Amino acid sequence: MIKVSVIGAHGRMGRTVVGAVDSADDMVIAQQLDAGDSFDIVNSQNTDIAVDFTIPSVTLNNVLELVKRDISVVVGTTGWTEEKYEKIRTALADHPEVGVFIAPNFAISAVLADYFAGVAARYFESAEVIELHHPDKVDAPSGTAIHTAHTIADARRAANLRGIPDGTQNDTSARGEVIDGIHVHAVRLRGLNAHEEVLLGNAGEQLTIRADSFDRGSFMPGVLLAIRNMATQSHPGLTVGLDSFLNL
Ligand SMILES: NC(=O)c1ccc[n+]([C@@H]2O[C@H](COP(=O)([O-])OP(=O)(O)OC[C@H]3O[C@@H](n4cnc5c(N)ncnc54)[C@H](O)[C@@H]3O)[C@@H](O)[C@H]2O)c1
Ligand SMILES: O=C(O)C1=N[C@H](C(=O)O)CCC1
Repeated sequence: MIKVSVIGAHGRMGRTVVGAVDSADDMVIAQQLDAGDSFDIVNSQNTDIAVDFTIPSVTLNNVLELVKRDISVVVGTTGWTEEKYEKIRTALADHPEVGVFIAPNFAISAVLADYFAGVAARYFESAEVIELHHPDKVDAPSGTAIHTAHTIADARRAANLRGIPDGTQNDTSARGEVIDGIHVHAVRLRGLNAHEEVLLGNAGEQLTIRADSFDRGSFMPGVLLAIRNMATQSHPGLTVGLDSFLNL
């Protein structure tokens, strides 16, 4: 049995992960932590894998606490930057057996949308990303949309595409945040869960790639896949993105 401790266990995703682990035949819940709880109850004897679904401002510190305790971590919390990844890589250098896996999105639809966007982006003059989420989400734009913007930008660079056409001359705040040269727009609307659209345009044609997660159960197959991979195979160091485990 894989012993799983959940950090952020009282949150929307944390509760869903506890339920999914409880229902899995090969896993058992070890410890459940939320804000204010001490990490001292988590150790490498009682925990094989820790799962972190907390908030962007605390997740780096949580991961560093777990790495210090020689515990591999699966992270779904957003808010990651290259600087934060580097801090994890530095910490992992002293713990060569430990792995940290971070995914901006565990839903297969979102992972594939990101992948297809990377395939398509090289063929289109214009590309923009719209992410749409429930209004209780604390960060904007979504971690997924940031990841997709980088995916599109990488594909455009590889194809030697020039800048995206845009004649806007007045205040550009209505054009969204520009991430790696790609405009990203965030919508917050009661009734939504997690959704993303990638719009790709050429003269006279448009391709829309859309992923919809209607409920948090959509993330659970990906979370369980990541836990199993991290527990049963050797994945030392930092791995980012569920595509790493999907043979795309
Ligand atoms: N990767 C994915 O597929 C995916 C899917 C959904 C949500 N998310 C991300 O997961 C994160 C959590 O989302 P949510 O909707 O569950 O949020 P939430 O606000 O419902 O839950 C966050 C939980 O973390 C707890 N917390 C805060 N500080 C803590 C600390 N220092 N230690 C332990 N627990 C702490 C809070 O008390 C709360 O219970 C967000 O960053 C969100 O964007 C990722
Ligand atoms: O509900 C959220 O919050 C989500 N956050 C992730 C993101 O920011 O990309 C994944 C989708 C759901």
